[in-house]
Amino acid sequence: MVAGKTSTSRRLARQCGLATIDLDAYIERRERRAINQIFAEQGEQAFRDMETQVLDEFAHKGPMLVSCGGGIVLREENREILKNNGFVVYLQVTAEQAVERVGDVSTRPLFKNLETARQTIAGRLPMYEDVASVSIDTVGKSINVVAQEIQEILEKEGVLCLRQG
Ligand SMILES: Nc1ncnc2c1ncn2[C@@H]1O[C@H](COP(=O)(O)OP(=O)(O)OP(=O)(O)O)[C@@H](O)[C@H]1O
Ligand SMILES: O=C(O)C1=C[C@@H](O)[C@@H](O)[C@H](O)C1
Ligand SMILES: [Mg+2]
Repeated sequence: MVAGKTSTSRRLARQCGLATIDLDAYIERRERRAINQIFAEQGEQAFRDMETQVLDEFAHKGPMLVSCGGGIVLREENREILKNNGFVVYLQVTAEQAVERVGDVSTRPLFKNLETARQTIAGRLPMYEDVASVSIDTVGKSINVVAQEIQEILEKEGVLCLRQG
């Protein structure tokens, strides 16, 4: 959470002219409700079902940049979709940096405080590492710097080809 998936994807899509979708934003638009409202009205599992469904939908839509919610790795089914269909960029953040960045926590129902952020990161780490094609440390780096770093990796790995000749 708050590693910069949404903002960095937006920046990267703009600078590379890529199609992009943010799964959280897509679910909110489709449901006409905010994520915290979905959690409050139907619970986390209902949100997770929607998340799996939209991940699967966009995994098969052709090349695009997909920014996921932070909890996408929790389900094995999602991890398999990610590994089988995507080049996965894991944006790393520390709990301390996440607390500094987070701002309004009401939009992130699972974000509580420094201690829970530490526990969440530690608990999810093996799952992030399982799906990651590449990991990028975002601490102390601006959104633009992280986006540039990702672009260079995608080009080097042959995932993205922008230059002619
Ligand atoms: N590299 C960065 N440096 C400074 N601030 C950042 C950076 N990346 C993101 N932010 C800020 O942190 C906040 C959260 O970013 P963002 O919504 O992109 O995170 P996220 O990973 O998509 O979170 P979530 O898991 O909740 O979807 C925003 O206010 C954003 O401007
Ligand atoms: O890390 C998480 O579990 C979440 C992150 C957000 O992107 C949202 O998908 C939601 O708030 C859950
Ligand atoms: Mg996001």
